[in-house]
Amino acid sequence: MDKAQQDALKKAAGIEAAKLVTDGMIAGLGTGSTVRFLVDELGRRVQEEGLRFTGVTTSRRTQEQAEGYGIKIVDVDDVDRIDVTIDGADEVDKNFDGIKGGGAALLWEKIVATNSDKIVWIVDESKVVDTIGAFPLPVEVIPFGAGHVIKKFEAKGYKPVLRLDADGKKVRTDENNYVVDLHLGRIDHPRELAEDLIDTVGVVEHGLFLNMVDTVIVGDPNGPRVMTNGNK
Ligand SMILES: O=C(CO)[C@H](O)[C@H](O)COP(=O)(O)O
Repeated sequence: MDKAQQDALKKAAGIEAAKLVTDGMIAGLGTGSTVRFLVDELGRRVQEEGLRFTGVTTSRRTQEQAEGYGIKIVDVDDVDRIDVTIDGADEVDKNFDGIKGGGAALLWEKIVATNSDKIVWIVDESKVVDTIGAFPLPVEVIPFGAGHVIKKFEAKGYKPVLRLDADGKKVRTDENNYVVDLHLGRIDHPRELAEDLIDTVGVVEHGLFLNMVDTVIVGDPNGPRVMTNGNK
């Protein structure tokens, strides 16, 4: 699949998911190229159809885009509960275990997700996999002592790589932390791995989102298809 085809599938999934946002809702807005299409569509509805909803964003990038359309954005602590959060994902398997954080927003994404009544992911079909882990697993790490955390990951065979931007500078998250990507190839025991990562001092959060998502909208050449998680 070339990039144009993949973008078309992402866009179709984003437009489909935008239908879930209705007047008066509090909606969590994720981060990434698929979510950009979602926010474009929500912005269009705000401007052309008078849709009124309140957004809680998972990154400053999404906040800027949404506010550019006149969408009202509030802080996550200004709401009791989020009705629905729509976000992208890097991989998802048939057990609804997934990897997120390709866009370095995993911490805010997980905070917003865990305070949402419903979680929806929008992906193109290439993200639906048998076993997660081919996509390098993002881990958000505090800068102080990050070198030691990386050495511990190396000793465990996790193949960590500190994420750099196109200019070779260390990527910083919205919380000013680093991202370390673990090149695991496949993750057969995601729950054990999640526990091990979160128990490592210096790790703030990891990109394993295990059985958290309720619905996945998959951009498919035959039209968006919905995967519903019956085990939550
Ligand atoms: O987790 C994320 C950001 O931290 C993104 O949702 C994920 O990386 C998917 O991004 P894209 O829609 O650009 O493929």
